[in-house]
Amino acid sequence: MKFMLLVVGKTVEKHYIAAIEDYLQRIRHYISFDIEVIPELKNTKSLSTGQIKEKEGELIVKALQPGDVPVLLDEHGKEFRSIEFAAWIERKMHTAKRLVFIIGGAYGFSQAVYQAAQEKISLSKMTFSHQMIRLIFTEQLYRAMSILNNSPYHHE
Ligand SMILES: C[S@@+](CC[C@H](N)C(=O)[O-])C[C@H]1O[C@@H](n2cnc3c(N)ncnc32)[C@H](O)[C@@H]1O
Repeated sequence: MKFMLLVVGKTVEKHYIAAIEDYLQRIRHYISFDIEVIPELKNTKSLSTGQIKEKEGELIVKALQPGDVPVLLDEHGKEFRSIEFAAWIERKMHTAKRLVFIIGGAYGFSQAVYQAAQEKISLSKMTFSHQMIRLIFTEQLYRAMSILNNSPYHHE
């Protein structure tokens, strides 16, 4: 089974890139995991935020393959404790061919994306930037893998 994180626009801040890369390498000790970047839209000055969301949404839906299990990262989604998230992942590992976590652009998801996804997961009730949430998610995915593999990273 493969894991993917689909994001809109490159990660720009150097400190996020370094930290995400660190967790990416650690996660890959356990699972096949890739980050796919949908290029940022160009010439958006004349577009409304709604139009930007629609266009980004079309690209997100296009990036999905038949058989994928898309999961939106969304502040209005289901909340887990880290050990619950690990257990949720373990269940998915038995059923999904490719589990695709999706982070929206600066303005969130279009209706088409909400319709394409089966589940929504929140990493907090608070809203994070579409750049910062990448790091928070990769840390949580690594934490989940550590929990499932009895590695001494998570303590409670
Ligand atoms: C700046 S937020 C967009 C906020 C927008 N108001 C909305 O309604 O979605 C950009 C993206 O980061 C992700 N995100 C931000 N905070 C999150 C959270 N607490 N839990 C999960 N994902 C989050 C979501 O994928 C969101 O689409």
